[in-house]
Amino acid sequence: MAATRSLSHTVAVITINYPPVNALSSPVRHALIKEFGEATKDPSVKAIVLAGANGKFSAGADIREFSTSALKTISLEDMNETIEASRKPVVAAIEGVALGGGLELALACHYRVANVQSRVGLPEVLIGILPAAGGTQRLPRLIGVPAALDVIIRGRHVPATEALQLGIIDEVVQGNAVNAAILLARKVIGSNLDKRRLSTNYVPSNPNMESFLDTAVEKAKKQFRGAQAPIACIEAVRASVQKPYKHGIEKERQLFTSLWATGQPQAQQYAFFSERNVAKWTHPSGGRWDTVTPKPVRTAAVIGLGTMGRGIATSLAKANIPVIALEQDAQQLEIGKKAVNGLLEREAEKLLKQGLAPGTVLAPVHFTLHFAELRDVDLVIEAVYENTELKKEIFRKLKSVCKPDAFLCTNTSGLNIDEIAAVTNHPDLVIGTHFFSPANIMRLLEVVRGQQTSLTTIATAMTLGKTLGKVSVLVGNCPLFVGNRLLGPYVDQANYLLEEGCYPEDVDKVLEDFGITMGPFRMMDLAGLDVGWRARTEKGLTGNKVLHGTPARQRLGNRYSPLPDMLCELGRFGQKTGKGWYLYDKPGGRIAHPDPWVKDVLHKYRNTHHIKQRPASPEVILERCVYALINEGFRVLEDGIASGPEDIDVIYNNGYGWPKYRGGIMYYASTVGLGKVLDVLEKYHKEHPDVPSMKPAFLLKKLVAVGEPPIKEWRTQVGNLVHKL
Ligand SMILES: CCCCCCCC/C=C\C/C=C/C(=O)SCCNC(=O)CCNC(=O)[C@H](O)C(C)(C)COP(=O)(O)OP(=O)(O)OC[C@H]1O[C@@H](n2cnc3c(N)ncnc32)[C@H](O)[C@@H]1OP(=O)(O)O
Repeated sequence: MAATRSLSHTVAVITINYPPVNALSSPVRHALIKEFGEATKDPSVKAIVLAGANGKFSAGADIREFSTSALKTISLEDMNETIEASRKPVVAAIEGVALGGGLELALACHYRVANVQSRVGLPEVLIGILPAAGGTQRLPRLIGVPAALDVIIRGRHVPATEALQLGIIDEVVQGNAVNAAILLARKVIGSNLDKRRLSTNYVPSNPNMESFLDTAVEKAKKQFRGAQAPIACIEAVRASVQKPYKHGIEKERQLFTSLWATGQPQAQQYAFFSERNVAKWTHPSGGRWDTVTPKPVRTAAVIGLGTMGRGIATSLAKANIPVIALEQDAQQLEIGKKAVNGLLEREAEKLLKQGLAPGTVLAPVHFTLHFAELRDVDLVIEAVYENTELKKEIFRKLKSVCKPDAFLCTNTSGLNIDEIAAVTNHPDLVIGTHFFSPANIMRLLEVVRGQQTSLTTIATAMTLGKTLGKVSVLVGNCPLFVGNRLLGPYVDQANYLLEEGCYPEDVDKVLEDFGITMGPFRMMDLAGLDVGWRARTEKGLTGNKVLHGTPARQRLGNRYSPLPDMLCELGRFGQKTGKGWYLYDKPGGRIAHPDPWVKDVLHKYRNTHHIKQRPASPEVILERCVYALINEGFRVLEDGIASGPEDIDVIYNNGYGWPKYRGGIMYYASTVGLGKVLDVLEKYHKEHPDVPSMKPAFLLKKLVAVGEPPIKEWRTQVGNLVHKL
């Protein structure tokens, strides 16, 4: 049964039971209405409590139903109206989560009691829609327009104690919320419920309301560039002000329908499910997420307390895993310790605000200079700077101090895991963990399997990622893994566009208008131009190792742009030096100004190399940069480095500022049409055969040849191709 009913003296307890998260699917809505109807009719029932089984109230509407006709059966809002109209008091007993339609259901109840650990929220905006089961109308009636907008537009999960302060919840309890709800229900039997029916209240206005809402729209346009759902949320809330409830509900529905037609909800819901699907990893050997048992990680060590190590140590402590943090000298250790303690203090403050005792949630971090102290830890994450020799030296030390079954992770953004694993006695226990900076905040974790990494090691690293609150994607070992590998052809195109007549700000603007958080030149300035320069120098692409007589714009017979090298030779490394592709107010400054010096250099460069200036149209800029990413994405799939398009999309959405409302790189390709992507790449490659990265990938051609199947079927096509594992 999707919902059950029991009786506690005069109080009927109706429990939603629809694992795993009690989504309000069609069977649940039918069962709720049935049980509710019977409880209302039963004269022995004087009050009703709504609860969720297995410690979760409800995660809201069943997202999978949005693209089916099941949504058209009993609507969530019809159900909510029935509940709100009840003459017997109805109390929601919130445990775990009351999200989206789950909170909207709770708002239709007359009272809400929540367990202190629970969270409530209206996260619909994160899946491209608005809270269209009365949420945009009842919440402002309950807590006012500004507070409601803050909850709705950000889609954040509000901890129970904050929800109590805001007035969303009536009572927070430490223990069982159902028992507390039954007690409250008994207390309010026979009381007047008029004021508790939120839909009958009015949202008061004030002379500033319209301009407040207009400002909110302008802010949302800037902040969520191109995302339609936040704007729709504001417009729906606007419709609640001084208007009857029915008017607002009508507007909610209209906005839902218009949003659906933009395609953004479908893209964001694909992104939502992709994040869950990547957790279901598979290995070429046949090992799978559901057949391999991870080992527990009770204690961990972090080596190196630079930016990455600090974030990783904080992340582990936040997940209640005691950490030993190691640095090479006393001074570095002191600096690292101060930084980690600062980050932990901020976490403790957040926990205190949520009414939780930090000591019970944050594990301790012990700081040391001595490798010997790592002898008992279950897992080590090495996070020193990107240098294979240095990492190998550390792994040699770990081999001699750690217990034989300790898992050894290397935090690298692209070095060879197998080479590092080879210096240990147990390469099967070595794995790559590519965290993204700042590691205590960024959600993405690329888990990189080496040739010999065991299934247990993979399962343990993937589970650790989940424990740290990350979305972990299992990828194969190749230079730069998935995320950074795709950047190469993308950045090349951006550089070529400068050679041909664009300026950094033109290229960045097109990609930022498209929704990418930071265009390629702003991104390179932030990351530091010297990082790529060092790598190119090591590879002999620039610097003294380049053979005399090599044409400036060619390497190994292929097109090469020396522009970034020219900047680095002049000490222009980006933000940190105050100059790069842009000019900054000071070294470390963040505001990028177009630099006349760069313009001048580009003019001279084009003259020197007799390049005719042909500024590209926004469409061409977008196609060349984004299709370069897509093409490399297909190559990554062909090489078996990512196991499906969803994996690439999750990486780009969560680590590289790709707009989620476009689903991901590969999803975007599917919406543009693979035939079109192929045509553009073929045309470009014909004109520039010296740019091999734009040669259409075999997999792309194959998918077009078999009739462009939907993205969910690409994995099967890839499966037939994977050789190199
Ligand atoms: C013509 C116009 C008519 C108008 C029509 C109006 C329609 C009504 C429109 C709006 C009203 C309401 C909308 C909503 O409620 S949308 C949903 C809002 N809720 C959410 O976004 C919450 C999403 N879920 C989560 O955030 C998390 O899952 C979690 C916090 C609840 C639990 O996290 P965790 O423990 O980490 O588990 P997982 O994330 O891994 O999830 C487990 C499992 O459950 C699936 N799942 C989760 N939520 C939902 C859901 N809401 N619907 C369907 N399935 C859900 C998830 O996919 C996992 O599945 P698995 O991989 O197969 O195990």
